[in-house]
Amino acid sequence: MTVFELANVACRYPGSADLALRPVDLTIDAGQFWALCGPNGSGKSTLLRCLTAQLTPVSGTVSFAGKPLAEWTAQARAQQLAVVRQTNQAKPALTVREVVALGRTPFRHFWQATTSADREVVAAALRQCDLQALADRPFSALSGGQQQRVWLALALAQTPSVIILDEPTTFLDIHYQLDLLKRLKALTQRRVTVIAVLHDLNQVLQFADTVALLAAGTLLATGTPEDVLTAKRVGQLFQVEASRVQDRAGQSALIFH
Ligand SMILES: Nc1ncnc2c1ncn2[C@@H]1O[C@H](COP(=O)(O)OP(=O)(O)OP(=O)(O)O)[C@@H](O)[C@H]1O
Repeated sequence: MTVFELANVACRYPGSADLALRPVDLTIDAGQFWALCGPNGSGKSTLLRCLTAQLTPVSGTVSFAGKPLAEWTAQARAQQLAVVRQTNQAKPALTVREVVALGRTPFRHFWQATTSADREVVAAALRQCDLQALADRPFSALSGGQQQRVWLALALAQTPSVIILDEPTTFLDIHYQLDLLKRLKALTQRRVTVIAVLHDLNQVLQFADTVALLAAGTLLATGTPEDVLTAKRVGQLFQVEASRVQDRAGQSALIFH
């Protein structure tokens, strides 16, 4: 099943003469782990903003689950699509549990009380992100990495079919980076589609099913990380020397010089 279909999608920011994203055609199928990669300023976040309806393309159409994204109401969209942004902010007075419970908002009217089913979903999301011990702490008293896990838990509480993340490993130590990537990979086994901007190309090689490589607003290549992230292409694109090695289990990795 196709989740996103982009046809000739181009984006420009208000007041800017240049396209931040040149015309892109892209099909994203359900249950895939997509990584968006490329140098700083290459258009990764811009592409994500098109997928989350934060930015309206100047040309082309973005279809989500078979319907133009523009025809989805914000509530219907939020029932299917969870977004973890770099710049999320919560009201300082909220506890971790209350922040995560915001993930249930798309499923009820504002006057309706939370149900026991809602509370169970929130508890499961807290558990999945290893946050039970912090659940009743004020959100503002958490470290950057802990806050990042709260945003993931909020997204999981939306029980989404698609989860979109902009640099989700920022602020996380290596333990929680791998933990997060493994969790995202596990979600794809349950047919959840994961689309994430990732800078660590070795993590992309290890976890992503498909990578979209961008450069200066142009989609350079899409395909498996093995095929797309060759030492030559990566070296040229990021202007570094790179070589590719394999460990004993056959896992590819890039080494930078
Ligand atoms: N709000 C904005 N207004 C105007 N131009 C913007 C805006 N946001 C991004 N741009 C421009 O659009 C282009 C693509 O930026 P984008 O944020 O998508 O890159 P990115 O690949 O996500 O970069 P990074 O890895 O640094 O986060 C850049 O040239 C950037 O300067």
